[in-house]
Amino acid sequence: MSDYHFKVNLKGMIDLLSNHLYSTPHVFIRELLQNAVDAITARKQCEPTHDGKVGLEVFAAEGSSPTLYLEDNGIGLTEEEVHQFLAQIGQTSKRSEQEADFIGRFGVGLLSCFIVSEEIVVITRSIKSEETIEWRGRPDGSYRIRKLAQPMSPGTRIYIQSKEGFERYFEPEQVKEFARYYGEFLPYPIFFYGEKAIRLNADQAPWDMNPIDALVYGKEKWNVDFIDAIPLHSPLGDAKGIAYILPHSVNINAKRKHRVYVKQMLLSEKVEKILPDWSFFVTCVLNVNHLKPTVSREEFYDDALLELVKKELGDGIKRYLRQLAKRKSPLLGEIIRVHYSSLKLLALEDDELYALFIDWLPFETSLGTLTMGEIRRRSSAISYTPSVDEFRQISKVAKAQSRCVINGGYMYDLDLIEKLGRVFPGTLVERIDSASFTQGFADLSLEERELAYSFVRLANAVLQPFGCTAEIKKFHPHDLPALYTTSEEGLFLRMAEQTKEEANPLFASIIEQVTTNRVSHEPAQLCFNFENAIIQKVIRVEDAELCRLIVETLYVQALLMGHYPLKPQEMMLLNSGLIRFIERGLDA
Ligand SMILES: Nc1ncnc2c1ncn2[C@@H]1O[C@H](COP(=O)(O)OP(=O)(O)OP(=O)(O)O)[C@@H](O)[C@H]1O
Repeated sequence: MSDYHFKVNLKGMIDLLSNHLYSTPHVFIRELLQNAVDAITARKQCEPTHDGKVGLEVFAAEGSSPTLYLEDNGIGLTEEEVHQFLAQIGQTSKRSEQEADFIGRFGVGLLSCFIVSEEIVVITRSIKSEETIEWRGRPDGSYRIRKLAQPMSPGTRIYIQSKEGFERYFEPEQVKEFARYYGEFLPYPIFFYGEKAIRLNADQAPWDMNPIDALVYGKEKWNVDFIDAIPLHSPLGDAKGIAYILPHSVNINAKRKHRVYVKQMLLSEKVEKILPDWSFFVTCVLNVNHLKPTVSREEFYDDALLELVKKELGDGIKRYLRQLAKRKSPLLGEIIRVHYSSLKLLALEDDELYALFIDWLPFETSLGTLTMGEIRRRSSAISYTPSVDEFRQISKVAKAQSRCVINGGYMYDLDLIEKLGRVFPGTLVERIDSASFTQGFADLSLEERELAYSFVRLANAVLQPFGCTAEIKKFHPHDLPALYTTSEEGLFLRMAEQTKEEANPLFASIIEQVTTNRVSHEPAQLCFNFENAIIQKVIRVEDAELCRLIVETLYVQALLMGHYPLKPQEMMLLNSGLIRFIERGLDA
């Protein structure tokens, strides 16, 4: 049996990198910058006072393809290292004890230059040697190496000439833009040599600024007036950043994208999973030293450490909100006004924050939109309906009675309201439905009941085919003649019936099957208001036919006022009632 060695097809590897790993050919600029920075870092480990510097230039001689030139005064390579690290794919000099200091890890980044070029030329001199070495590598896997006679100071110079069709990646403006994009916050000065030398990177990154300067930076950079800037910190990820609070509300389902740097080199401006889900009201700029990027260097490994870092960063945002709440800062009011849905989700997750800012959060009530603080100041007993539909049924009446009922039908609100009693033990939280609500209306006296008796009896008979009973009570507002209420089940069946009418035959038969064996055990109720002027007249009407017509009309009117979908037979009442009134008027 003989031993053989795997062979790597370099062309296949380059195809893999260019078509499947990197999102854009521009990454070759990032990979070259990253190598230059790592080389300077390596040199500083031997010579701590060394002043590192990186330079870029584009040569475009008449009639030939443009060439990108990049130089650094880093550690350089000896001839032996050139064979070892440049000529062996997957070999890297960065897996040492100090590997945490380097951006590169995999030993494949340089290959990205073959996406845009047919040759990589490296001229280098190591700090450990006097020799100047030239290495020329080609995408077919061949390379040449020679010693150059001319001396150079330690460092590396790289020449990448554009392949046909890739010239646009070598335009000076493009090179400048992408070098700045990836390297804006790299720790050593980066210059672009054009007509004059310009420095591409900033003196200070936002994560090293105080929040006030970071806000100014955010405004200049993105032209957004963020509400505030929160400093972020994660010891586990060795991460520092700034979370900017957005000045406009955001859809809870929209993905928030964050601008994340690894060892000060841009990883991506579309990182999603670095902050907790509830934090969709911020966008952050972050530098992370201890998280591992994937080979494409465009995202992180989704591992346990990432989860821990996410939690630490989220804790920073919570701490900030807690301080605002404790200081009763008006800023918290502004943040809640714009981002209450995000903060409602957070309050559900975190009991301490719930207690701190539940009173600031707004809810829809029968008395208009009120904060929970305002609701709690009105009464220690809190009433709510579990659904929007039930709220609609009773809100008008509750309002007329100056009764505060919260609509618990919106996202998170029900859970937040039900949590009240647990967090503030003295608070009574009462779930009400429309049936129990009408039970609270005032009863009639014996004489009044006698007066209304035959009307209610007739109304019961008229409403029976509609699955509805009649009742008469006294309630506010007096201008409301009748209130229709039904159970949750009744409401469901009513809606199903309407959907069935409008749906195509297939869907209608599905609804039919779902609802066939379902009946509403509690009939709906039409509660007439004895205090209402119309009802006062109707109960005295002796003409039974006229009385029936009025009951039917009041019934449909109550349905319309409660925004209930009308069944076909109710639609008919609406039309025929009007005609019958007109006929009676003409006959009279
Ligand atoms: N400017 C440079 N100065 C000194 N050495 C360099 C330079 N550029 C590349 N090298 C050497 O070549 C090796 C391979 O570089 P390459 O960019 O392919 O991979 P890497 O940076 O080690 O890892 P990654 O694939 O994660 O970028 C490096 O480990 C380094 O030893």
